Amino acid sequence: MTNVSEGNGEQKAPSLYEQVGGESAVREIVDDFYNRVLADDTVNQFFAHTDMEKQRSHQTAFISFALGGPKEYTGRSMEKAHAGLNLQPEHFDAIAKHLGEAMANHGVSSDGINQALGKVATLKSAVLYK
Ligand code: HEM
Repeated sequence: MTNVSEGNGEQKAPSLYEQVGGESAVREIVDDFYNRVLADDTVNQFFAHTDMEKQRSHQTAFISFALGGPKEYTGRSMEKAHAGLNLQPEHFDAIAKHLGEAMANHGVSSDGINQALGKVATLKSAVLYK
């Protein structure tokens, strides 16, 4: 198993994705996150040559992974997707901050935000310094 979503073998408490309000809520969080990332000079230069469609797919993959949503990402590995960017911890932290703020802005609880940021942190070593 190499995909980034978790198995869902048994019935359990609603996922963060469901708690947040499902697809339409996630779309709004993605839009908000996207605007924050592109307005931030710490990180927006990385996306300067990325087309809009890829940027959206990046933001959506990021949020879906963080929330444990149903969309499985089937693209390049995290290492390959970020190869040549030489991302540093400050870039990662900026992206995580925007995610937290976009979620807070859409009424996600601080527990929910911590859960999402914890999940994102598990990919840190896969994306940094590549
Ligand atoms: C948990 C952390 C992250 C996840 C899950 C993630 C996810 C992804 C995915 C799925 C892609 C491929 C998108 C595609 O090819 O359509 C990608 C590419 C990319 N990511 Fe991330 N990313 C993370 C962190 C970051 C950070 C911290 C930055 C920089 C600030 C960043 C910048 C980029 C850039 C510039 C691309 C290349 C887009 C292109 O091909 O032009 N990512 N990321």
